[in-house]
Formats: sequence, structure tokens, C-alpha cells
Amino acid sequence: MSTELSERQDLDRSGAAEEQPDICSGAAGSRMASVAEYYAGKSVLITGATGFMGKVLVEKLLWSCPEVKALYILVRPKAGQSMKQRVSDMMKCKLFDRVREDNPDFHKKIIPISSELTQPGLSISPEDVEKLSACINIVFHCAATIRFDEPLKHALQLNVIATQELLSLAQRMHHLEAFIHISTAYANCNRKHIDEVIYPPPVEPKKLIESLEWMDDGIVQDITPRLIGDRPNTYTYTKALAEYVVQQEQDKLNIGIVRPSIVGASWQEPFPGWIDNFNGPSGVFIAAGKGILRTMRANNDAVADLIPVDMVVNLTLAAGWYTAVHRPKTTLVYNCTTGGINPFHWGEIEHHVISSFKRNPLEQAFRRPNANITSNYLINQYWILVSHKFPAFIYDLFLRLCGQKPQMMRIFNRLHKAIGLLEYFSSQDWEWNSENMNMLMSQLTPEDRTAFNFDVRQLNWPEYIENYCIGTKKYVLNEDMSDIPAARQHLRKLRNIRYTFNTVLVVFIWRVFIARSQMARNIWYFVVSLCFKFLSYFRASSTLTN
Ligand SMILES: CCCCCCCCCCCCCCCC(=O)SCCNC(=O)CCNC(=O)[C@H](O)C(C)(C)COP(=O)(O)OP(=O)(O)OC[C@H]1O[C@@H](n2cnc3c(N)ncnc32)[C@H](O)[C@@H]1OP(=O)(O)O
Ligand SMILES: NC(=O)C1=CN([C@@H]2O[C@H](COP(=O)(O)OP(=O)(O)OC[C@H]3O[C@@H](n4cnc5c(N)ncnc54)[C@H](OP(=O)(O)O)[C@@H]3O)[C@@H](O)[C@H]2O)C=CC1
Repeated sequence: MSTELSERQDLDRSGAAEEQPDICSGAAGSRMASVAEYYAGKSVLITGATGFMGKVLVEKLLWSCPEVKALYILVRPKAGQSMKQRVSDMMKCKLFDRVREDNPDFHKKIIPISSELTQPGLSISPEDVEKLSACINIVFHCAATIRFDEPLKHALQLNVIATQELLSLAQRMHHLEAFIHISTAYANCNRKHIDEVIYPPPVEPKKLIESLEWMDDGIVQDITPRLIGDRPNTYTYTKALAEYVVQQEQDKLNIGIVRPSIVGASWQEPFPGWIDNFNGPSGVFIAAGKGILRTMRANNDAVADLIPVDMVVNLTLAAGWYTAVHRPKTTLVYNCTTGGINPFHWGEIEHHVISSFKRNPLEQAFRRPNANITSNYLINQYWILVSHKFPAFIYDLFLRLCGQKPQMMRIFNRLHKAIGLLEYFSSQDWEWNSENMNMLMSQLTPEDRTAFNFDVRQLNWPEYIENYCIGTKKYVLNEDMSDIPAARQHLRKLRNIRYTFNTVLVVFIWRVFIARSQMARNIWYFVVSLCFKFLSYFRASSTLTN
């Protein structure tokens, strides 16, 4: 950005401050606006609003900041659905029930803007650019590709180049007060201790973008492992580059970066257990609940740094407020994590997930939920063979015999690919500094601390995991809670099948042994005669005492 533009931006920023003296002074004695008061009359731009976190952000803004003026959301048409249709479907979602009940016209505040983030200028029409430049006060940038197997070029396009484009657009916004970028706590997962600072990028993003431009996809695929180095995937790598790109604009914009760890189902808002996807641990929980996943490589004692989506959204909104009102001199990074404050471990998660799915079973489970997590590669391979591949083979054989298409092996192959990509995160520990998160909490009024609660000390993990598992059943798999008795009956049937199968197997193996080996026969006769002697002795001694 030119110096001239930068000066204009500075003027704009001070202009915004003049408009709300009570809000922006920050001086002792003057009343600071509460979070909801701050958002009153503001126009907010949100990217990724159709995603998991974006939807919760939109809902919370409408619910807790009812005076917000308008929410502009960047949406693309997708899977044969127009942008309008997608937004209208989104607003029918159960997530918006309480907002709908409170204000049936809530949709009037949501203004969709057509945008494909991977296109130049984010493919926003010139008229929309004008509109956004004139009215937006706060930007929340949530959109990203979170796939772990995304080709580098695409991940770079969306997570880095689109962020750059959005920052350029933000610089044209005359009344912008804050730009909040959603990163990930794993952007620097190649470090063990992660402070709330932006680390030097693995490579200068501009140079990487320029060099990848001329390479075909094959070459990029070949060099990707060398480029990402000690990071596990293109997602964490490009998110690290994006942080650097955002930081570069800190002199021109008022920026905050939120780094959530593993975002899970909602804790309390709008209701406990809301989740709508298979990402992160959710897919693993479902696979375990269905009795498909029996083993996974994870460290029982490693911290499972899950954080509920509503807490992330509350912190994000508070960060927007703080950035706009207090205008910190440099970009503040908020590590939004639980491990350092209220740790819970993968071993405990496993225990609670399994017992929760036994109490509230999923429909048509393949086997009874029972999973073992281990950090030992060989033990894990053994259980994969015995508890995944063998039952899948038997089941597919059964399907073939019934004239149906085999499917279990295919499902297991997909599951193995997915858990293979997650193992990196479940097998080790990280330590995140969360001073800024604590500082932010201390800046909130007691009322705001309740309305925008991100105090992770209040999380009761067993209760949260129970609601999470029920949430996957209700909102991801769309199963009815009234079917639970039938699902329990099905689990009992599976247990009886297992007992019968195990008994038949043992008897069969024993018969085969006895028929073929003199030694097995000798052991058998020895055990039987021992039992017989013991019984006779027991009978004789009981007759004597009588
Ligand atoms: C009891 C045990 C306790 C221990 C428990 C340890 C948990 C240990 C978690 C660590 C978690 C770290 C998380 C890091 C923190 C972030 O950064 S969180 C952001 C994380 N990002 C993600 O989780 C995305 C990961 N997912 C992916 O990269 C891709 O979906 C995958 C896994 C490579 C699969 O790609 P694909 O084969 O092309 O499949 P995709 O088109 O995505 O989906 C195909 C189908 O599978 C479903 N699916 C997708 N993912 C899954 C899944 N994981 N499982 C099942 N189905 C899935 C989809 O819904 C879809 O269904 P249909 O629409 O076809 O019906
Ligand atoms: N989920 C998690 O566990 C964690 C997430 N994060 C971060 O939080 C943010 C939100 O994640 P989450 O909500 O889970 O992700 P989702 O995948 O659920 O949502 C991604 C959003 O980005 C949008 N998007 C993707 N590609 C494009 C595109 N080309 N043009 C326009 N929009 C696009 C999607 O729109 P569409 O519906 O059209 O696809 C969707 O709204 C991300 O920045 C992520 O890195 C950080 C830590 C953990």
C-alpha cells in the first residue's frame, strides 16, 4: 500500500475513534462500551460464514448483539446450488432456532455477497466492492481449506493468496475498525512451545507464490514434502504463511489473530453438542460409536486440546471488540486453547466417548463400541489386522454370498486414510501460551464474561464429551433420540453374536488341535482328570463335614 493510502487509513482510523469517543478512548474513568454495545450499528463482513465456525459466529452475533446493523457474508455457489439458495438453506438450519424465534425477520440483516475466494479480486463485483468499502466496520476472516490432503497450490491459493486479497480489500474500507483473522494453534506445530507471537515464515510467501505459478501440478506435488518440511500437511504450512501475510499489514490495519486448537461441538450455545461435520475428532468419534474404529495410534497421556466452537466464537467476538476499542499497537495473537488451563487427555477422551456411545448408541452399529488407543506402531498394526481387516473381510464375504456389493473394506480404507492424517495431532503434546486470552478475559465486564464466555476452566469434560457424542448422533447423522432403545437392543444382539462366535471359534480350534496333536490330547486329558479329581475331592470333603 502506498504511503498516501496508509496515511488515509490512519486518518480513517482516527476518524472512527472520534465518532465513538466513549468507546475508543480507553482512558481511565470513561465508560468502556460492552461487547454488544460496540457491535450495535456496525456492519460486519464475514468470510467462511457457511462453514462450521462461520455459522456459529453469525448466529452468536445475531443473538448476543441484536443491534448489529448488517452481516455481509461472502458466499460462492456450490454443488449446483446458487448463492441465494445456500444462504436460505443455511438460515433454516436448527442452529438458528433461537434467533428465528426471537426475530423471524433476522434474515434481513444477512446480506450475501457473491464471491469465489480463489479468483482474482475474490470475484466480487465492482458494485459490491464499492458497497463493502463504504460500510464495513469489522472483518472476520474464517474461510479456509482445512483439508489435510489439499494440494499445495490450492491450499496456497485459498489460505494465503485469498487472505492477501481480502487484506487489500480491507484497506479500501473507509470505516474499518478491526480485521480479525482466524488461524490455527497448529500453524506452528513444528514447535513444542508456542507463544502468542507470529513466527518467521518457513519461506517468503511472495517468492513461493511466484515460483509455484509456473510449475505444473506434478512438480508441485513432488516438491511439497521438501517445502512443508517438519510440518505434517499443506494446511498447517499455508496457515503459517497466512499469519505472516496478515502481520505485514499491521501498520495499515487494526489486526487481531485468533488461533483455536481442535474446534469441537458447542459447549452451551446455542445448545450443547451442536456439530455438523466429520472434521477433526468428530469423524473418529462417529467411527468409534458405530463400532468400526477399534484401534488408533494416539498417546493416552497426551493432552487432547479440544475447544468448543462457541468458546472460540465468543473469544473471536471479544477480540474484535478489543482490537477496535483498544487499538493495540501491534497485532495481538490469541492462542485459543484448553490444554494449559484445563487439560484433558486422549486416553480419557477414549474412555468417555466409548461409554457415552454405550449409553446412547448410534443406529445400526457394525460392532459394539470398543476402541483401544495405543502409541505403539506394532500393536496398532496387530489390532488393525484383527479388529479392522478381518471383520471387514468376513462381512464382505457375507455380503458377496448374499449377492450384495462388498463395502466394508472400502470403508476401512477410507477410515485408515483419515486417521492416518490425524495421528500426528493425537500422538504428541504442545504447550501454548495463553496470556492474551487471559488478558482479554480480564478486560471484559462481568456481564460480558457471561455473555461471551470463553473461560475454559468451566468446562466439565465428561459432560462435554457426552453432549458432543449425542450431538454427532443428532446433528451429523440425523438420528432420532427416540430410537435409542432399538439401538441398545441392537448392541445386545451384537454382544450375543460375539459371544456365540467366540465360543464356536474356541471349540473349533480346540477340536482341530485335539484331532491333530497327541500333545493337545494329553493336555486335554490331564486338564479333564484334574477337574475330575478336584470335583471328587470337593464332594468327599463336603460329605464328611455334613
Ligand atoms: C475413541 C477414539 C478417541 C481418540 C480420538 C483421537 C482423535 C484425533 C483427532 C485429532 C484432530 C486433529 C485436528 C487438528 C486441528 C485442526 O487443524 S482441525 C481442522 C482439521 N481438518 C480436518 O479435520 C480435515 C480432515 N479431513 C480431510 O483432510 C479429508 O476429509 C480426508 C480425511 C483426507 C478425507 O478426504 P476424502 O477421502 O476426499 O473424503 P471427503 O470428500 O473429505 O469425505 C468423504 C466422506 O467421508 C466423510 N469423512 C470425512 N472425514 C471423515 C472422518 N475423519 N471420519 C469419517 N468420515 C469422514 C465425509 O463426510 C464424506 O462423507 P460423504 O459426503 O461422502 O457421505
Ligand atoms: N475446524 C477446526 O477444528 C479448526 C478450524 N480452524 C480455522 O477456523 C476457520 C474455519 O474453519 P471451519 O469452519 O472448521 O471450516 P469449514 O471447512 O467448515 O468452513 C470453511 C469455509 O470457507 C469457505 N470457503 C472455502 N473455500 C472457499 C472458496 N474458494 N470461496 C469462498 N469460500 C470458501 C467455505 O465455503 P463453502 O461452504 O462454500 O465451502 C466455508 O464457509 C478456518 O480458518 C480454519 O483454519 C482453526 C483450528 C481448528
